Amino acid sequence: MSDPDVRVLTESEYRAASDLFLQTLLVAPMDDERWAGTKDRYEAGRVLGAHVDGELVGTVMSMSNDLTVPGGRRVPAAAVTGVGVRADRTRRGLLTALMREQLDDAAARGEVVAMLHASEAVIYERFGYGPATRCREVEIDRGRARLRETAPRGGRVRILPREQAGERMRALYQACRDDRAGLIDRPDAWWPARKQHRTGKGATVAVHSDESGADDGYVLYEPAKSADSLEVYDLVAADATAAAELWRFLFGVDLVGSINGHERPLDEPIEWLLADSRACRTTNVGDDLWLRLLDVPTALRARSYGPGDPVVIEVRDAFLPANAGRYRITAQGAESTDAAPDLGLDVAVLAVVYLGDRRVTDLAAAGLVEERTPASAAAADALFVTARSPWCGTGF
Ligand SMILES: CC(=O)SCCNC(=O)CCNC(=O)[C@H](O)C(C)(C)COP(=O)(O)OP(=O)(O)OC[C@H]1O[C@@H](n2cnc3c(N)ncnc32)[C@H](O)[C@@H]1OP(=O)(O)O
Repeated sequence: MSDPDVRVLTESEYRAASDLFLQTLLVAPMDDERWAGTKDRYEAGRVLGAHVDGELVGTVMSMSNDLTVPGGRRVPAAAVTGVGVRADRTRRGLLTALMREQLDDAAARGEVVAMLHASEAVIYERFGYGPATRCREVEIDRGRARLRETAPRGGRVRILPREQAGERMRALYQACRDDRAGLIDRPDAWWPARKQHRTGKGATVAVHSDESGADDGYVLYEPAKSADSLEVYDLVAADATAAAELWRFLFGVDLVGSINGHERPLDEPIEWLLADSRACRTTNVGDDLWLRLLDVPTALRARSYGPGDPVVIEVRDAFLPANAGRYRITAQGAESTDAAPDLGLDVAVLAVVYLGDRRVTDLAAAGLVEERTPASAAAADALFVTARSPWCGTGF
């Protein structure tokens, strides 16, 4: 095979890149209507193609976004998607060439992290990505779903006319945007591209308003095609009362046997709202957002830390060696240092603890963090772990 020619694609090539990506996922190309709702996500300069003998055989793209980190700050982020190499050209280094180009470009744009949702867990660690948030799928048996007396109560829920739903969801998502680490922006082009959010297609949107009448949460759901279940694709709430009332509303929808919640945060207390906690079953827990820290010092400085003894971490980065370094982490923040490290880890492992999803001690127990000073992994836990589970819940 001759050397791949990796270059930025022009607008006239975006649809071919989309067709190629879908082909690699074993999915049919988009029809014109779906493409019309999707094409605005493509940003000039951010769609790459790998050509061999003049043929497009590999592609990746990214979109400008940002990520909420612990403490509530946002950092600029490259949202990576559309990754695919044609099946007759895989395992020849094409993705590696595309990733190198893409990560260098994102770093040059000043993006502090790159992020993606992975089709397989084995692809991205070599490029410095680690799974940084998780989410769960839940199935609630509606016949048994009675809320406890203690479940928060207040305000009311109303179903929106379809033509109002899109705008209301956008405003409410925006208002809840920094609620927890792991949340990202949903730009204008995101909404029509997302199948479930095309509200003309059978989805229902219900909004909760508080006692003063101000809207503070919504749920988007649709009936499953072949069963008596409701599929909940999006539930966003500004506080615990709005969330509890939206679930209460769902449990009250007639003719429904079960309610399936998709991509929900791990710490959402559905079981604790219910008199019969086993009416809610977790059917899957999976990785959600994968992160690649492109600018480790800026990323470490951007987040807040819990109270705890300081630690010095040494970060290795084989794919972007300039990103390696030693950092002293304290309850007050992070700074570069020459001091001897207490802990050593790869940049992909740092991504796993960066938003607070996993404990450093667990990763040390698995051999992924070297503890050079006794008890330093536990000290790092106190600094890195966050009160709420980080969660993204936004596909892209
Ligand atoms: C964010 C998203 O868009 S997720 C969607 C990702 N796309 C898909 O899953 C579509 C189907 N798969 C594909 O298109 C391709 O297999 C890709 C894009 C995952 C990988 O492309 P390739 O060009 O084969 O990757 P490349 O040759 O650069 O691989 C680099 C290394 O990763 C390994 N690798 C890459 N993909 C995989 C995989 N799916 N499983 C196991 N190992 C893999 C290769 O073996 C290679 O290892 P080596 O360096 O030890 O030899």
